[in-house]
Amino acid sequence: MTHGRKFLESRLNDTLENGDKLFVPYIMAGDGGLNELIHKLQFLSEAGASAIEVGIPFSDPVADGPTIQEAGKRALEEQVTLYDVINTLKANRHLVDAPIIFMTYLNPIFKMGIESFVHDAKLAGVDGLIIPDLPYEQQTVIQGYLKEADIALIQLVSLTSSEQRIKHLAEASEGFTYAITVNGITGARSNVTENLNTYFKQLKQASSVPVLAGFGISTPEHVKQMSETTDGVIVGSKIVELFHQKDYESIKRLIDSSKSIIYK
Ligand SMILES: O=P(O)(O)OC[C@@H](O)[C@@H](O)c1c[nH]c2ccccc12
Repeated sequence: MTHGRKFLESRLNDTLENGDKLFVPYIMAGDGGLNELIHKLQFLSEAGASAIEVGIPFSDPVADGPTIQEAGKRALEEQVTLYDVINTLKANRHLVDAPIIFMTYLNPIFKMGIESFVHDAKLAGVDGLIIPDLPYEQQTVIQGYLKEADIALIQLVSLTSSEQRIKHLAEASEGFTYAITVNGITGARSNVTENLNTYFKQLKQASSVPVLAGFGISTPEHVKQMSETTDGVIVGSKIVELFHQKDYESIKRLIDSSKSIIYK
């Protein structure tokens, strides 16, 4: 099957039908050097990641907390750019089984040109895209190209959105719906937000794709807790930190906590 939205969505559905919850880790491309990128992707894919979110280093990451900002700085020091990430994937995508989602701010895309970015992302086997600083109303600048390339445009929904907007974003989302579970920036927290059931229910009702919870999830307990009322989780800062510490066992344990054998 060729890469793209359909591949991403069928992979996620297969996992859910199998009785497992979804686990989407986030990594910062170029943290630890560009050579590490494929190793990390292979490791996460083999460890059972449902899809992998790959962050593109950027100098002004407004939604990123300290852990991811630091990782971004390390990647920028290695001079890793969007071009490099795309070229590395073009050469090595076949080594990674899991769907790949790019998480990038708008600026690097503009620098490359929207049309050539989408074209090259397709050649690199990118299945989905998250652009945190591109509001829904402005997405028409890229939507047409993505549709043609069959790359999923994933919507971020925040807790402060009105009921109407939550519904609207959930209906529009492709691949999965990204339910932000805190008011603030990314980063591991000691407790996850409780009482999100109404929020998740609204999202589930309106989404034709799975609903994943993200922000502040950092332990197997958090994963299990959040997965009870959603289709699964996205874990960023904790994964970035564990890779930085080369604590591969803890990464495996986190991913395992979304699997049905352990989940039940
Ligand atoms: O780091 P956390 O709290 O586990 O949250 C995931 C998050 O890092 C990842 O999805 C992400 C990184 N940068 C972002 C910017 C906006 C939205 C999401 C993101």
